[in-house]
Amino acid sequence: MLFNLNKSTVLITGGTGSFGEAVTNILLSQGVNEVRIFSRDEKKQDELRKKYSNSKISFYIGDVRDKESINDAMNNVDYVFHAAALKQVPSCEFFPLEAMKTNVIGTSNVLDVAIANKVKKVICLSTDKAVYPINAMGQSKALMEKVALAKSRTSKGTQICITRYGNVLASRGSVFPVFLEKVRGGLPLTVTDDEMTRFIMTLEEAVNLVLYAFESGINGDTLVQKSKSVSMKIFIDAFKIALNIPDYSVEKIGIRHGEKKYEALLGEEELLRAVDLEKFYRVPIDSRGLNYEQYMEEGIAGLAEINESYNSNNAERMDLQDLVDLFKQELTIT
Ligand SMILES: O=c1ccn([C@@H]2O[C@H](COP(=O)(O)OP(=O)(O)O[C@H]3O[C@H](CO)[C@@H](O)[C@H](O)[C@H]3O)[C@@H](O)[C@H]2O)c(=O)[nH]1
Repeated sequence: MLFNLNKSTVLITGGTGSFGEAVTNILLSQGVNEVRIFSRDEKKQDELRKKYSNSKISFYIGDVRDKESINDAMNNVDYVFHAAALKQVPSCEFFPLEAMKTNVIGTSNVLDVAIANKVKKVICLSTDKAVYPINAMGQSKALMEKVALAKSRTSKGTQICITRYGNVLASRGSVFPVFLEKVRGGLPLTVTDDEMTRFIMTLEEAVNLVLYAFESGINGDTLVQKSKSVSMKIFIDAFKIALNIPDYSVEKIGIRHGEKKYEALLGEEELLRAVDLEKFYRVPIDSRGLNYEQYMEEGIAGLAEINESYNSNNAERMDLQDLVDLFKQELTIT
């Protein structure tokens, strides 16, 4: 393996989130020397410090918007998993500039500092909402991807890869934990739109994608895990079955600010260039320079062949029973 976690020092930005915790566990099991958790929230850091009580984990308070704070944490780091982001769709819609500062400028800062510190590889976490983005969260993540790709063109010593995934079931503030809270509080479930579809994945799958990118991604790659999708109608049916609450009431609340009816993991233009790796898609960087005259004759082959994106509307759907099983499994973890 080209990149080896054994005895390495790894920095996780936004490391106190559910992803950070899951990846920390894997890193520790792979024999890393040190995991550095970088985040803004001292309360969450304190909780994690007590929970782990492990001398291999160190905590850095800082903000990706502030280069100096990243610099303090980046010294002698081998690898970076960049998960820090503003990621809630409605709140980014009300504060788009904040999304820009954290997701775009913050990523640029993390990459600049990583390159200056000769970090070997950085994996930047993105989302399906960055594809044909209509909300500020997705738009800022789309620009984040562009920043990462642009820097990968010149960052010879530091490899930069992007991973993109759909909705992670256990993610804080997302619909599954929100529904559990509603049931605990005796409140009706709230559904935006029965026909809305999303790619659903477990935290384990999200972590596996990032580790795959770490092991196999080439500089400038965007890696996407193939996932099945579900409609909200099936989601709610499965939720009621899993919790054994068949007659629980459901209220319609309508589509929220900035929401799309369905999400795309790969745009049409990307799907044309994507390499099918069975479980994953790999979209290599377009390595042509700005001097297009050099490339005119070749052009890009096959541009007219595919006219659909890889989206949650045309993707394979998850069976009701599979979803029920997944929810039951999730309930044992939550
Ligand atoms: O009370 C609710 C809340 C949500 N939904 C629906 O459930 C689906 C999932 O919603 P949610 O869990 O809030 O996720 P998204 O808004 O799709 O965005 C999430 O998924 C992204 C990846 O696509 C992450 O990057 C974001 O951080 C995360 O908020 C959507 O169709 C919502 O319309 C409801 O029907 N009722």
